[in-house]
Amino acid sequence: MEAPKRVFPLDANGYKLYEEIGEGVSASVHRALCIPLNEIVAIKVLDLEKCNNDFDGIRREVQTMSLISHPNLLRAYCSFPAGQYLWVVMPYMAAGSCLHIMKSSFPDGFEEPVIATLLREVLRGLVYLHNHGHIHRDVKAGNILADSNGSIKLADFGVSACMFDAGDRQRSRNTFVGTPCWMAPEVMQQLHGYDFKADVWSFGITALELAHGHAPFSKYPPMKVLLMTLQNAPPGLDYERDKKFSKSFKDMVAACLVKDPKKRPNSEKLLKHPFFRHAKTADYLERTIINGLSPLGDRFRMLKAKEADLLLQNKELYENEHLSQQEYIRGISAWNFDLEDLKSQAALINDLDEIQSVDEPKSLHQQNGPSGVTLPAEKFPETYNDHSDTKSSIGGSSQDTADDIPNLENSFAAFPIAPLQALEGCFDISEDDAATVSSTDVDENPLDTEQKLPVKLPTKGMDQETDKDGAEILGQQKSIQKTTIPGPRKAMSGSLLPENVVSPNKLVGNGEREYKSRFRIERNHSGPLQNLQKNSMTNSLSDNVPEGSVVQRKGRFKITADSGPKPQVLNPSSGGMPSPPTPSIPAASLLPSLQSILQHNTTQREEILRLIKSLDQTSGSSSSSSLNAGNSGVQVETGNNGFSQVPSPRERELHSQVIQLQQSIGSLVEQLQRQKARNVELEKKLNDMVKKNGIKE
Ligand SMILES: Nc1ncnc2c1ncn2[C@@H]1O[C@H](COP(=O)(O)OP(=O)(O)OP(=O)(O)O)[C@@H](O)[C@H]1O
Repeated sequence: MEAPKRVFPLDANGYKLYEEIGEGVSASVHRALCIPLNEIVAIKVLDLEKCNNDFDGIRREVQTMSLISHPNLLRAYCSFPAGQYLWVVMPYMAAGSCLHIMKSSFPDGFEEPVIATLLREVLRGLVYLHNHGHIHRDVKAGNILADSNGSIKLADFGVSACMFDAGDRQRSRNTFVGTPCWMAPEVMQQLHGYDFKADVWSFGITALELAHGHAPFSKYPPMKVLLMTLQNAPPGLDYERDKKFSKSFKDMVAACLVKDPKKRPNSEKLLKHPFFRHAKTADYLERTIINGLSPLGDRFRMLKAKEADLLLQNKELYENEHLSQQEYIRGISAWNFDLEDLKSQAALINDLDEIQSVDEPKSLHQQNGPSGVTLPAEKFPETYNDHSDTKSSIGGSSQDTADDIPNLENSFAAFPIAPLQALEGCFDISEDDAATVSSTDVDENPLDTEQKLPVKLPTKGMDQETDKDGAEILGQQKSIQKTTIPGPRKAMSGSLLPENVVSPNKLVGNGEREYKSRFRIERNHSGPLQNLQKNSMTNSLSDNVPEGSVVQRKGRFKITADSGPKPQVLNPSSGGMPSPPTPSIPAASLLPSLQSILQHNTTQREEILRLIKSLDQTSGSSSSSSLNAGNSGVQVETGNNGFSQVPSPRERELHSQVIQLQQSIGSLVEQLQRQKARNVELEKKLNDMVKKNGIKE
């Protein structure tokens, strides 16, 4: 006889919240007791006020979590609104996330059989998701949860997307979403959209994360990660320390991390990879990595305290002016593509990696070399041997080392889109498709054929909502003890950069606020916000983006790429200020002025590119000089290691030129950003008018 179905209360009164066990940007997760069932559960408490009205994202997460039914996917028992919060009730995974486990007990990563076991479970979950038309889009160790008995579940469907979505919802697959270190190149490029294969890339990165204790490039700021992912050969298991790993593991990772998604195996095929023959039982995981862990709540508290300590240390570091200045310069070039800087950054990776034996750069050398690609010893479907694009796909370069960085410009030319444009997409912030949320959306989901669990989706007037049975929701304001003070709203809704880029200069005087935003930055050890490289100019970018037009979510990037081209609009006759059309003006009469605006904008763009070029040339002319904006002005490299502190007048002059150029680029980019935001508005109005007047575009 079938066991009676457990009914989880749809009311906060039915639960007793215990300690916090996890935290996201807009959610905290608590251990809790489901009172009537006397069962320990986990409750994710999403603060709807901090979700920037991203109800679509929340709906997607709750919907997916409620409908999935697979032992390797975290399913929600139910969800309901409670005041300004949405409570999502789910199974309690007592060992926490693999990231937590690594942080507390395996800082250098797991042994191979553990990795094989974890990854096989995750992959089984992914196969199910993909077969049901879903892309997870945020596969990483932080989202792999373990129970005390060693069972493994993939969690966090906050950014998942459905391949079967049509119309406006399809847009979500042209969306720049995920966590940079784990993000597939095709997701970053935003050229043709992407599909399930994006998860396979993230899966490969997760494999490296589990092997090393951190994801490749995790110490770099997001923009750098984007460039490195696009520009460099894919990371792999090619370092000296990776010798301990088997050929089949290396091959499996290489198969996932092929830049061309078409050449990547799908999840189903990947599951047949010989590597997973090494996978063991849940029991094995319990014995090797779970037994002996302290209770999840304690671990969570300890990790938080450790991270807070680290932040304080970092703060001291940042208070060292010289370093701040260096970081400031780097911060600027992190988004304006200072080629010289990229070169030195890349060189830095090599140095650091040699010292710390971190994997990324070496893999660049090795993967590009003739013997760089490891082939499976075992017989295996040929797709896995197809690593033809493990070489840099850009510019046909066979080498992808720091020394090649000066060739970036040529490489960029061979890019499907120029990098500035590519990354312009990152600034191209448009409204999320929250407006498209409708109750009918739920029915479009193929998973809907399965039994639906109690889900009450929040709406603006959710307090008046009734539950499935028609009972009125109490809208109870159960107070949640938050261990973090919410960061400034800007940090939640910034453009691509500001969320993880804070000026070191600002930091000095910005006490609590800065500390908090940095705390969030540091929290995800291997996540996108770890790097503390800061940039005040990028902050100002977000200042100029109108509230509401910005999309960002949960410590990840989510920047929506509109399907259609967007002309850049600024009004030359009003000094760049927009002159929004009034409804009385016929739409057609706006076109010439829009065209002229567009032209003006193009000129500005060219100017920016020219400045970047001249900056590059200026830097290049003093090829051996490394410019740092310290008090002494310029540091001139005298050899491989040494620096002379005495700059020549010419160098000083060059330095100040560089600074000036950087400043003007910064202000131009700012201006461009402002104008783009206005353009979006103007375009909308124009579209409305065109529609109104029945003019076909
Ligand atoms: N069911 C659960 N059992 C135990 N721990 C959990 C559970 N769900 C989440 N956690 C813990 O809480 C953390 C945050 O949860 P989750 O990833 O769902 O939040 P989020 O806001 O989406 O975070 P992020 O965006 O940073 O991934 C997880 O990394 C995990 O450590």
